[in-house]
Amino acid sequence: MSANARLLRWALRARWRMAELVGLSVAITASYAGQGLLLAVVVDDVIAGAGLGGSLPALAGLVAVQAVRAGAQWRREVASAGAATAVKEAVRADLYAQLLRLGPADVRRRRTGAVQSTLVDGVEALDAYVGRFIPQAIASVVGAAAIAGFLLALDPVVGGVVLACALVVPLVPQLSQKVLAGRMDPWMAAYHALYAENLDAIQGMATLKVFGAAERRGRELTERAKDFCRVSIRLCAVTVLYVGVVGLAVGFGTAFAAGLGAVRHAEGALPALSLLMILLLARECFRPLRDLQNAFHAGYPALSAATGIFEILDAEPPVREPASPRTPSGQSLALDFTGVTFTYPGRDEPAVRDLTLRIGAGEHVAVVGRSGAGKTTLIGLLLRWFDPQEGAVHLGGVPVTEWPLDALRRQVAVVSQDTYLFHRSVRDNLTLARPDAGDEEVRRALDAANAAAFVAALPDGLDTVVGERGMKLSGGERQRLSIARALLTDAPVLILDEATSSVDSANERSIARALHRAARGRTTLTIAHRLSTVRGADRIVVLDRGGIVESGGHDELLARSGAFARLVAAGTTPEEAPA
Ligand SMILES: Nc1ncnc2c1ncn2[C@@H]1O[C@H](COP(=O)(O)OP(=O)(O)OP(=O)(O)O)[C@@H](O)[C@H]1O
Repeated sequence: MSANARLLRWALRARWRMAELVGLSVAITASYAGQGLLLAVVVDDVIAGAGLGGSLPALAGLVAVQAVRAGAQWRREVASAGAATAVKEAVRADLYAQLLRLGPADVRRRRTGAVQSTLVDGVEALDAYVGRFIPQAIASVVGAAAIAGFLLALDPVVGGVVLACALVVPLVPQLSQKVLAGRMDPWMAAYHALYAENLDAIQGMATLKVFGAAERRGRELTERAKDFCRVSIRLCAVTVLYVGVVGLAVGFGTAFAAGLGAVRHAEGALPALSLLMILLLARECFRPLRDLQNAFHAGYPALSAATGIFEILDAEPPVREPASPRTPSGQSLALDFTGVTFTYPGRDEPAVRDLTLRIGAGEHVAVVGRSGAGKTTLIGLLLRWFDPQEGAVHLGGVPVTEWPLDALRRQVAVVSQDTYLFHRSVRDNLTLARPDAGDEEVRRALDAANAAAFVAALPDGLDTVVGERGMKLSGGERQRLSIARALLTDAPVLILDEATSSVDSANERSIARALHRAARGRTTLTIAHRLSTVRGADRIVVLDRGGIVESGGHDELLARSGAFARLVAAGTTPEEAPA
């Protein structure tokens, strides 16, 4: 389906508002035609010597037409904003729902700035297309056809000329759309790139400053901006050409109709009133087409912006809801990876290969291994951010592909190394997964995560807003809040992905104790670099290049002098080595 057709379908979501808008646009066009006709009558009366007195009804009609048009124009602005807002809201809701379906694995593939500019500016670009172009296109075709038909009835020769010229104008958007497409897409791509690069630079400003790269990056951004300017000027050149062609058709059509009408009048083939009507109406016949040209220009960026929107909406989610969902009957949830192999898109080597691992219900297993061994990928497979190419993951004896996605993810509390806190209060961040949790429960979770004291010292306690991504807190404080958030959920499965990486060793010990308590009775998977954090686990599994190379108890593995012992020996700080 073409972009125009899809945009039209979106517009139909606000069909009543669009119908009102089309009606108002037609009324405005009709008011101009009515004005032309009434003026012709008044001028004809004056020329015929009837004086203004004889034209009073026509003059009154002229005043009424002005009043009706003013009212319709005011109402059209309101209706246009209403229709465009309704459509934009619906498209944004679709985009947001689709981004949720695509999940973090897909969204990370895209540049945040590009997604953001699609969600904000891309959707905003629909405004002029929906609110102006679509209703104007309908009103222009109806208005121009009606006036041309009237002129044809007055005089077939003049009417034929006006009709021929009028037909050129709607054809021009079709042709120019083809020409513009080649320039608009690079313009949109350059715009997204500029947006994403600027966002990247702002987010990474501290890093750029620290490494003395801020000025260099600034120069690169200036170059990007210049590229964008060049693409914009190329686009503008085509646009101006288009405006010129339309202007030529309109000017030529009006002048030719007037000239031909005068000749026909001189020949006695056309009465004076008809000539006056032709003179005034030929212009009015082109007015809606000129309005269409302006509306097309204002709305055209939507076609390109829609490409970015369609690209997200049409993307195939990496995982789908099961056709016949199933959940286990019991409460205890064992976690099984069976012969699992997973390769990230675009990668040759599997991140996880032929991995079989069972974590019994309530068991605590720690996975260790070098960086890039595939530890974090196990979490993505459990949460179904992506599915393995081979093998299966079961939770509670049911393949995760058969769990309803929401229910599956509700079973799992994750404390991860890249904790995300929202620009909201401490309380809102904590109760994200348990909106019904009372203050007492929140305080218990904070206590258990060793976070109660620092939260109490914040300016507004639990109501303190933590800043974007929790930037008003230290790394350790953010992590302790994320632990408290996980503790607050009653999820039977706990994932601790480097849960204590940002806390100092004094806090680490008390948090490790809290986590140990939290893990009790829950099926727990700890992903650890700091080997000191795995001592509380029932079992340790060593991963290398996506496969398990060793598994056993802490002391047993040390005594074996294998992969785990080598990792321990490579430990960088004394406290990381086991006592
Ligand atoms: N989104 C991704 N796209 C492509 N490859 C990825 C992606 N995420 C991870 N990888 C690759 O998959 C492999 C396993 O990554 P994973 O994050 O699971 O390792 P890890 O053991 O958790 O590492 P670390 O301890 O450093 O976090 C690595 O080679 C990594 O480069």
